[in-house]
Formats: sequence, C-alpha cells, structure tokens
Amino acid sequence: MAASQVELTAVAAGYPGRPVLSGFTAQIPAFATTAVVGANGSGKSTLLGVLSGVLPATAGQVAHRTNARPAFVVQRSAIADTFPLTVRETVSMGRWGHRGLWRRLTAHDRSVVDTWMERLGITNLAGRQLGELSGGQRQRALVAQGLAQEADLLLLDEPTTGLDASAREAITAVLDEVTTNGVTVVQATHDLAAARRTDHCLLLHDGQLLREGPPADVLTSLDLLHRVD
Ligand SMILES: Nc1ncnc2c1ncn2[C@@H]1O[C@H](COP(=O)(O)OP(=O)(O)OP(=O)(O)O)[C@@H](O)[C@H]1O
Repeated sequence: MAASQVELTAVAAGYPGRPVLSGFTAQIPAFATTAVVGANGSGKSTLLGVLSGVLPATAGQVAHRTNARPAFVVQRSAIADTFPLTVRETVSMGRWGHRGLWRRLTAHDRSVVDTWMERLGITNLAGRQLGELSGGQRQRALVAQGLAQEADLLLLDEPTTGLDASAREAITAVLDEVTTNGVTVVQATHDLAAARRTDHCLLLHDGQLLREGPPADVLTSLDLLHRVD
C-alpha cells in the first residue's frame, strides 16, 4: 500500500450537540488526489475540518505523515461578497503562515504569489476586489491562496462545483500537477467528473465511511451516484 498522508482511526467529530463522524477509519494516500463524496450533510466538510486540524477529533486518532500545517481552501460561499480584499491580497494571505501577519512579504513570497496567480490565470485580476468577481474567478483566487501556502497537504471544499468548464479545467489541471510535485490533495466534491479523475475516493453516508478505494470501484452503481449529488 502507498504511504499515507493521514490515517484516521475510529475518529469521532462534530459540533456542540451535533455529533457527525463516528467510528471513522480511513486513509488519505500521500502524493495523490483523494475525492470525498456523499450527499448534503453526510460529513464531507466536517472530515476536511478534522484533516485540517480546525475541528478536533473527540475520539480516535488522526495521524499525519508530517508536522507541516495543511492548507485549507474553504467553500467560496463562506467568503462574504463584501470582504474588502483584492485578488493579490487574497493570494498573499497564503504566505502569512510563513511570514506572520505583520511582517512584510519577502521577494520570494511575492514571487510565489505571482506564480500561483499566473498558474490559475488571474494575473490580470490582481487589483480587483474579490467581491466584484464571478464565482469561477473567485474560486481561482482561493485555490491560488491555498497553493501559495506551499503545504504538503492541500484540502479543498468543493473547488469545482458550479463552475464553467474552463474554470473547472484550470483548477483540476493545477491540482493534478501539484500532486506530481509531492503535494497530497483532498477535495470534497459533488462534481462526479472531478471525483472520477482522482486516485482515491471516500464515499460518506451519515457520517460513516460507506466505501473507500479507486473512484472506478467506489462510484459504481447509479444507486451510489444518487447519494452524492
Ligand atoms: N457549525 C456547525 N454547527 C452545527 N452543526 C453543523 C455545523 N456544520 C455542519 N453541521 C451539521 O453537520 C452535518 C454534516 O455537515 P457537513 O457540512 O460536514 O456535510 P457535507 O457533507 O459537507 O454537506 P454539503 O454537501 O451540504 O456541503 C450536517 O447535519 C450539518 O447540518
């Protein structure tokens, strides 16, 4: 079996008065892409919260391959339209973990920010406010922010859902590329085409792991497909 980036053993997690995951045992393979699929409310975002460390496990173990802090790209609907930030500022926030909140970014930081804006095709939007952008443009900025963190584990909550083909393609291509450079990518998604392109798939149902394995095995019958969208 390939190396694991994260091993979850009998994990329980949730919110005050609302347990979500229970007895959750799964592996996230290292240097590969994993899709987390399942119906609304099945626990996908909760699982990403646990993997990111934002949400503590209330039982069980979460063992990471490294001590590096994961990068977490939240759902774009979680970002208020009125957030007063430009695209460049948004992507630059990805460097704060390296530099600290009040330190000036170095030339290297600025070059990392420029690289990811370029790779996501948003260089021409650098000075625009996030709130003025289309959903696809905003999502590219958020993914660029996640990549600018240069983490070895990149977690994304529905990065391609609801986007047009060109934004989906741009984001998927970059995610594929970074895994070949040693990054582990996990995305929660309702986009079955995106899930089919990943290396590994976790199918959740009511906070439980229903199936785990290659997408071709996990996303099989129509019955299962109805549970994910
Ligand atoms: N902050 C919160 N406080 C309390 N309950 C929450 C909170 N966030 C999510 N929940 C509940 O936890 C359960 C799992 O939610 P979660 O967001 O993990 O599901 P999901 O699979 O990501 O859903 P979706 O596909 O709609 O994004 C749901 O019943 C949800 O209502």
